[in-house]
Amino acid sequence: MRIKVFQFDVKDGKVQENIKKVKNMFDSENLSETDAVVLPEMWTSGYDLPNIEEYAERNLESIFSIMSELAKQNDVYIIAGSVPNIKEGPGVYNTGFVVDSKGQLVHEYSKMHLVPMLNEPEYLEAGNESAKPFTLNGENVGLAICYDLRFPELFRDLAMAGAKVIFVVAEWPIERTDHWLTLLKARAIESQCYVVASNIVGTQSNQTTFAGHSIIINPFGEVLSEAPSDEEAVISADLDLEYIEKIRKEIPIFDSRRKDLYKNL
Ligand SMILES: O=C(O)CCC(=O)C(=O)O
Repeated sequence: MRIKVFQFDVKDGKVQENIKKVKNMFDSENLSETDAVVLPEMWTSGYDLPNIEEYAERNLESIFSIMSELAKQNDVYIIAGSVPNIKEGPGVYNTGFVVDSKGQLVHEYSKMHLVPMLNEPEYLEAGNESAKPFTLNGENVGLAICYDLRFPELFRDLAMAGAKVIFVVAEWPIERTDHWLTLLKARAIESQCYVVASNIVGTQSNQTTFAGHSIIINPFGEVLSEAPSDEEAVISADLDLEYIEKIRKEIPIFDSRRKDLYKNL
C-alpha cells in the first residue's frame, strides 16, 4: 500500500486559499502508483474557533464534492483530514472523512476527544460514535484525530477491530513536538500496526505554531518517512502489510493480554 502524506501551512479563516493550496499539491504530485493521500486536521479553516460556524460545512457537502473530484481524477483514496461540519441539530463537529478512488464517501468520524488546550470544548461538539475501521483497497484501516492520540484505548480498539494502518490527522502545536513523536511511535508499537500521521506547519492568528513532523511509522516503531518541522512537504512510503503478522508472531502481545486482570478499563 503506497501512501503519500501532505504537510502544509493552513491559513486560519482562509478556506478558499487552503483549498487552492491542496488542489495545487495534487496537481504537482505524480500519484499514478499511490493508493492514498492523507490531509491534516481542520485544514479548510484552521483554528479560528470563535468564527468556526462561518467556515463549517453542512454535512460535508461542498468539501466532499471537491475531494470526490480529486479522488476520481487521480484514482486515489483521500483520507481527507478533518473539517468543521454541522450535522443535524446545532453545533459544529470536527469531522474526518475518507473518499475512495471512485469518489464515494467511505468513512466519516467526528473527533470524540475535544482538546481543552485549544478551547475546542467551548466551540465544538464531541463526536459520540466509536471509531470503526473502514476498508482501503480491501484492507482494514482506521482514522483518529489529533488529541485522540493521547488515548491508547482508541488505538487498541481500532487494532482489535482489525485495523492494519491507523491514520492520524492533526494540527499539533510545536511546544509538544516531543509528545507527538513519542506517542505516535508508542501507538504503532503497542497496536502493532502502521501509523501514518499528517500535521501542519506555520503560525495561526491565535499565536499557535504547529509542529510539522508528519510521519510514517511501521509496526516495530521504525520511522519510514518523516517531514521537517517548519516546511511544507510531501512524504511517502510503501507499507508492507504482511510485516504486521510477522511482528505479531514475534512479539505476541495480543495473546499475552490479561483482560481478566485489568479491572479499571
Ligand atoms: O494533545 C495535544 O497536545 C494537542 C492536541 C491538538 O492540538 C488537537 O487535538 O487539535
